[in-house]
Amino acid sequence: MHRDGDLLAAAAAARLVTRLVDAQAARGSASLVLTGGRTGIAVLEHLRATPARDAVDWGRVDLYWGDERFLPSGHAERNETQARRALLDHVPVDPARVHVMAPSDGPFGDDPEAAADAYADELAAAARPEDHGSVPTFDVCLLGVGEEGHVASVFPSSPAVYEAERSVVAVRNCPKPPPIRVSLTLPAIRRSREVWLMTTGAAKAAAVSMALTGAGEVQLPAAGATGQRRTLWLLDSAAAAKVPELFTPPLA
Ligand SMILES: O=C1O[C@H](COP(=O)(O)O)[C@@H](O)[C@H](O)[C@H]1O
Repeated sequence: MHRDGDLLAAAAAARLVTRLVDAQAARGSASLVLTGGRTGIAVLEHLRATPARDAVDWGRVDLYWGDERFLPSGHAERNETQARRALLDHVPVDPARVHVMAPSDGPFGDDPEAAADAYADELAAAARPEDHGSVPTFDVCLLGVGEEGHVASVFPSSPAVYEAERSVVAVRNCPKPPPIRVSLTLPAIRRSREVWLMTTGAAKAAAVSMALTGAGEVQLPAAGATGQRRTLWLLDSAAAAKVPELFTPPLA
């Protein structure tokens, strides 16, 4: 737990440098799933600002998105646009390793189902035999958490939260604008070695507490976002306010 959102973002950025460097040392490359939202983008801004970012070989990082708002390319509300402005335009990424979800004016036109299927194919093409399936094992999956407990664009009691087969789905009638999105599913998120759930502010406190104390993933998708090796909650004190003491170490 961190005193405020800015400290949380700085700490998460520092952790991420270490994690990516370690993954590259162990496997030659690292894979990272990016999130949209205030905290997720703040982490990327901190990453841009820290000199330690140069310890990462950005040309050997595979970048994916947990979800995307289905809007035209370059739209200010696209998670991709925000991530590029915050970080990706400032570090030497390999464009072939930046796996964006298609925009609404892209190769699939205004068809989010086709965009989702294409992203699932892209994930399947990146998976290796040791991944045992059609999704690569991501080193770190970053996720924001919505007030009602959504992660990526998997919303409570929505069709996406029941998806057990597909790795990527189109999301329609999304309760948070914009209404059409493309999202990884919970089974795809759970292919990550580490899932980091990051959120700030009192409005998130109830969702965080419920996710940590036994809520089901249909009612609270954040509860179903777990990593194979580690599930890390990065919170500020306001978002952690309702979490039982048992779960909260002293302030960092
Ligand atoms: O719309 C979205 O919202 C969530 C959470 O955003 P926040 O601003 O409340 O942190 C985010 O995780 C997701 O990627 C994004 O598309």
